Formats: sequence, C-alpha cells, structure tokens
Amino acid sequence: MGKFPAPAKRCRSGKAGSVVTGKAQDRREKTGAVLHRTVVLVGMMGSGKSAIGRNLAARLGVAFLDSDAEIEAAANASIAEIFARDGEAFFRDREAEVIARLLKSEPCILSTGGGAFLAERNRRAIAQHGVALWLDADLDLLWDRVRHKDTRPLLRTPDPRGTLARIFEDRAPIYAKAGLRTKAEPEYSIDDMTDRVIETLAADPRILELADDD
Ligand SMILES: Nc1ncnc2c1ncn2[C@@H]1O[C@H](COP(=O)(O)OP(=O)(O)O)[C@@H](O)[C@H]1O
Ligand SMILES: O=C(O)C1=C[C@@H](OP(=O)(O)O)[C@@H](O)[C@H](O)C1
Ligand SMILES: [Mg+2]
Repeated sequence: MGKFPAPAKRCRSGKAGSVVTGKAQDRREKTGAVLHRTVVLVGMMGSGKSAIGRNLAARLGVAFLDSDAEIEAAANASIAEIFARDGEAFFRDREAEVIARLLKSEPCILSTGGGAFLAERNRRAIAQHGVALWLDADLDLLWDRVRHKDTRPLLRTPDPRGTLARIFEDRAPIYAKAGLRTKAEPEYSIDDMTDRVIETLAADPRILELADDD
C-alpha cells in the first residue's frame, strides 16, 4: 500500500485559505504535510508509542521526542535503574517536568511512557499544548510485544502477563479520554499503523494538513 503523505485522494478539504509560511512551508514542500499541533502518543506499554512515534515523525518531517528517552538521558540511567534507585514517584515527577518542557517545542511527535497520561497534570498540559492520540492495542498484542523484554520495571513481577492485564484494565478508561484513537491490529506493520495514525490525524486539518497531489 502507498505511503502517506502523498496520495491525492487522502487530502483534506477545509484548508483553503490557510496560510502556511516559513518552516511549515518548507516541510510541506518536502513531505506534503503540515502538522499544526504536537501529537502526544499515549497508551499501554508495547502499544508502539516509541516505534510508531519515530516512524510518524520521519514521515511528517518533524522532530521526534520520547519522554522516557529524555529522562534516561538527563539521569544517565535506564528507566529500570531510576525506578530501582529513586522510586516510581520520583520518576513520575521527572516525567511530568519533561513532558511540560517538551510540549513547548514547535509541533512535533511526542511519545510518552505508558503511565504519563494517568496524571491529571499531564493530561491538562497535553490538552493545552497538543493533542493526545491513544494507540489502542488489545492485551494479547501488547503481551506479544513486551514479553521478550525486561526493560519495563512494572512488569518485573512473578506473573507479568497478569500484571499487564490488571494495568490494562485499570488504565483503559483513562486512555479513552484522549482526543484521538487509532486501533492497532496484529497484522499491521509499523508502516501500516503509521498510515492509520496519519489518517486519524488528517481527519482534522487543524491538526494535520496533507498537501494536494497536483
Ligand atoms: N505494527 C507495529 N506497531 C507498533 N510496534 C510494533 C509493530 N510491529 C512490531 N512492533 C514492535 O513492538 C514494539 C513496541 O514497543 P514500543 O514502541 O517500545 O512501545 P511503547 O513505547 O508503547 O512501549 C517495538 O519493538 C516495535 O518494533
Ligand atoms: O506504563 C508505565 O507506567 C511505564 C511505561 C514505560 O514506557 P513505555 O510505555 O514506552 O514502555 C516507562 O515509562 C515506565 O517503565 C513506566
Ligand atoms: Mg516507549
């Protein structure tokens, strides 16, 4: 299947008369897309926030930021080390600081850690400066993606699948507060899922405009 941005049939109407200048104009010329709001990817561990976020940013020609990566770089330690050494509450405070800071950038793709959207302070900041998009994957798919990695401290329990299931159940109603949602399917490649996300974003030209193919 063809890759966004580019296809003429996917262009949005409603952008007539919108003025695009400077960097945004350069970006439209290079990628055929103009992102107007920072897109904050939220969802469970393994839903693909980091992998899809990186690919999405490259496709749209905007910066990719990942709050976990920023925290790790600032602390010069892995997420697991930070949890073990300083505790989860410390991590959550750093996470809120980093998200508030990154939201001040020009429109970009910001992938968060799976717990970030639970905090009211983060949801408020995200709504103010960007738009939240929930990568909605079901439990079997999540488990399939996280089971081989031991980088997620919350899953270091005697029954990690059961833990993931409980976390999923608790959090799903909160992720559902995100303004946008894209459903993940096991048969999607990273590019396929990125296409779905771009479709979701381009449904609102105030978020993403795709250029006409002429
Ligand atoms: N279609 C897909 N969408 C998202 N991730 C995928 C897909 N197919 C395979 N993966 C892999 O699943 C994992 C998802 O993990 P990650 O991106 O770290 O998620 P998160 O940041 O939400 O925890 C990555 O290793 C990614 O390469
Ligand atoms: O769900 C969570 O609470 C967490 C998810 C992780 O990020 P990913 O969702 O990118 O794996 C990371 O922030 C930390 O291990 C806590
Ligand atoms: Mg991640």
